[in-house]
Amino acid sequence: MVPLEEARQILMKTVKPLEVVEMDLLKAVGLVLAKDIIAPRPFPPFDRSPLDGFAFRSVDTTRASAENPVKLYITETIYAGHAAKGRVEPGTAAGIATGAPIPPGADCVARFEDTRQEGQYVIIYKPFRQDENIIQAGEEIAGGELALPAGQELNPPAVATLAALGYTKVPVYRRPRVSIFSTGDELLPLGRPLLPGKIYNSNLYAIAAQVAEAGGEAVLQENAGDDEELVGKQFIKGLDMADLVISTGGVSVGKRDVVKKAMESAGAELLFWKVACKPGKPVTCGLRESRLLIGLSGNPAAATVMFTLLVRPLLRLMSGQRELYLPRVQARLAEDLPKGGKMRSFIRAVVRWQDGYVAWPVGKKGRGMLKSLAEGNALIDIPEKHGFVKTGDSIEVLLL
Ligand SMILES: Nc1nc2c(c(=O)[nH]1)N[C@H]1C(S)=C(S)[C@@H](COP(=O)(O)OP(=O)(O)OC[C@H]3O[C@@H](n4cnc5c(N)ncnc54)[C@H](O)[C@@H]3O)O[C@H]1N2
Ligand code: MOO
Repeated sequence: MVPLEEARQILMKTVKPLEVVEMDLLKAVGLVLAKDIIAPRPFPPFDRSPLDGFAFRSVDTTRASAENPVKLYITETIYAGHAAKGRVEPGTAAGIATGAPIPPGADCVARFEDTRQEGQYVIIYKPFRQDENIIQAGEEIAGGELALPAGQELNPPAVATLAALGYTKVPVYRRPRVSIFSTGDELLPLGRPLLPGKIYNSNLYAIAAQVAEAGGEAVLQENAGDDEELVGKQFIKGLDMADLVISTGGVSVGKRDVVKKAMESAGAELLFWKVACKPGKPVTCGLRESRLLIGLSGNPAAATVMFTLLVRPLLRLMSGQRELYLPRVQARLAEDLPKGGKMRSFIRAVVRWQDGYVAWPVGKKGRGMLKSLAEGNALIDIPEKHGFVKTGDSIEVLLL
């Protein structure tokens, strides 16, 4: 049995960011840039107006005041997406829309509300500075400047930045592929009628959903039952299709808990069996041809929590993410926890802000309360050898 942090270290040493692929911009959402993006052109590409108003020469307004306004002749109106027809000459102005290019000759813009129009003339009541109300070409990103650094996650604004610069494909670390199979004779695939003593294979879906949420791509394999040989075969087959393989169930001490033996007979080196925390303690990890086999518990809550603690950081590292672990904050406990205990434990909770973070434990009555897992947005981390933990106690939580 190894402490959680040691288990993580053992696993993290075996993986690294995956290959770089060129991917369509929208398919790359959530993935991580593998190279610096240097702007091939400035953004915005031309000087433009941030307002609806008039563009003119600032020198024409040097003496303008409320008492002695300046009258400029309006030659044209420039709309966004269209170039000016002519130059703004002394004594003239061009109507201009937000986003339209500044016409040659003009060096400032007045907004409509600060002017008055009299027929073909616009009246200006104050002096304007050179460059007043003008967005310069390259004001956001200069040509040749670092637009986005390698390591940047492609969140929506990053996608927008790349689109603004004209990129249709981007270099990203590819998604980790994760093969998943369950063990256990009691499991039925969805779509079959439920039989006595059987349950549907919900862990397969829970883990596939967690893989997707962590930026990976899940490959579903068939249930291996409680058959050691079949479990071993599924591990080997899984490695043919994926970067790592996850099984669920069969890791405890029962006669039919065959995962550990199956990993070994499939030729894997056993890295550890059991991590010193609950739920999910009996998790079993092996390495075969430099790739990981991870046997999560069958207990749905245990599998989900151990995925979050052990597998999610691996997938993030493989995807090139820099932030690998969940944020950890201090919170006040809103209710007594039912029992003390020796082992470090993670308890699903709802955390809200009420003059500081407050944590309400959910599903504390049982280990496998699936429904309560769906409610929570955090995990309370109760250290080992803790006694009773009471309302108001300061505790650490991981924000999911
Ligand atoms: N004598 C002992 N028994 C157990 C111990 C122990 O130390 N001594 N540890 C307990 C703990 S803690 C856990 S956690 C579980 C781990 O068991 P397994 O990983 O071997 O899980 P299974 O026995 O296969 O299943 C547990 C439970 O979950 C249901 N299950 C299994 N797979 C799925 C699935 N794909 N989808 C939905 N539900 C699933 C299964 O039917 C069982 O009810 O061992 C304790 N026992
Ligand atoms: O380790 Mo088991 O996961 O407590 O339910």
